[in-house]
Amino acid sequence: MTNDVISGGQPIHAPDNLQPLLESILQQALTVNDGKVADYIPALAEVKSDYCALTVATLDGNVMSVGDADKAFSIQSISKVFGLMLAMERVGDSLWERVQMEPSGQPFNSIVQLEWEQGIPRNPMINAGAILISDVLVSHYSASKSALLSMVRGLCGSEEVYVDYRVHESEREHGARNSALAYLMKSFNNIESDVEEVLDHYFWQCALTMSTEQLARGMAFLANRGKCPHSGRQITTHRDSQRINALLSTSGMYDQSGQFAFTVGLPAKSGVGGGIVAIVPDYGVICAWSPPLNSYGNSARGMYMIRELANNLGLSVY
Ligand SMILES: NC(=O)CC[C@H](N)C(=O)O
Repeated sequence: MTNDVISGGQPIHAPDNLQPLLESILQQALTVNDGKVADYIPALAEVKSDYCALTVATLDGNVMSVGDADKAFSIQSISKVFGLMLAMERVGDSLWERVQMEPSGQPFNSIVQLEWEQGIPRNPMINAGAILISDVLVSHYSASKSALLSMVRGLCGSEEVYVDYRVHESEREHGARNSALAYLMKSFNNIESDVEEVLDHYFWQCALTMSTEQLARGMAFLANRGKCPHSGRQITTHRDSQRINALLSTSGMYDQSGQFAFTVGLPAKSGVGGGIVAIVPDYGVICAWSPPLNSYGNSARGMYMIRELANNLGLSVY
């Protein structure tokens, strides 16, 4: 028996019961041992390297998971998607005068390109771009953190989304490079608010903690033309959800985005906490988590699990 759904014009042949497939992919992923847990802050370095989770949330409301899918972890750069969403809603197309929509081909925290390009970040998915988005939020909301948190809680349909204050503090203590990016943009007049306030918002959003199940539910609107499937609320326009997915396809996996498009073919976003969220338009969301990272800062087992599942189900959007 299969559920045939249409994604990107292609039928997806998804089995009614994905559970055995998810289980076998998780077991195979546990044998992948390359990768190193992020150690730029102690709070992340201490996370057990053998955590591993895989969740698929489909638009009909089914959530299937294996492994540590209810354990909250530091979502880090995955928060860039939520920040971007809120900023796009708030300022509309004028946003694109301050940040580009091009892949960077550089590591996520690179500084050189920003200098060459006069303080205009390549895209909102690298650190410079997300710091710029944080500036937009700080400048347009009297309480940017609460605005973001209540949006994320609404998207997940759960109040149980929190911030790890230890991670937030450590990000600030070890944030020299992000501070350099922010001050460089300020020197080009591309940051409006107080730089320290902007950085505080950025570090805070990186410290949000969520489980793979919460993330999969929270991003489902991107697979559903901007409409949250469980609340029925139109979160963003269909056009903006397509635009966010386009940015995720070209930039969500940093300088490994090309390889990810080639081997998986889904819009996706990763974070140095080891999470990866992949959007399957008109079908649902896949979320994987395992802390050890490859040299690009993407979860090694997460990449493996999403690639296996997408290839098995024929989910590429291309
Ligand atoms: N790739 C990431 O997840 C980066 C987030 C991390 N907090 C940083 O700013 O360096």
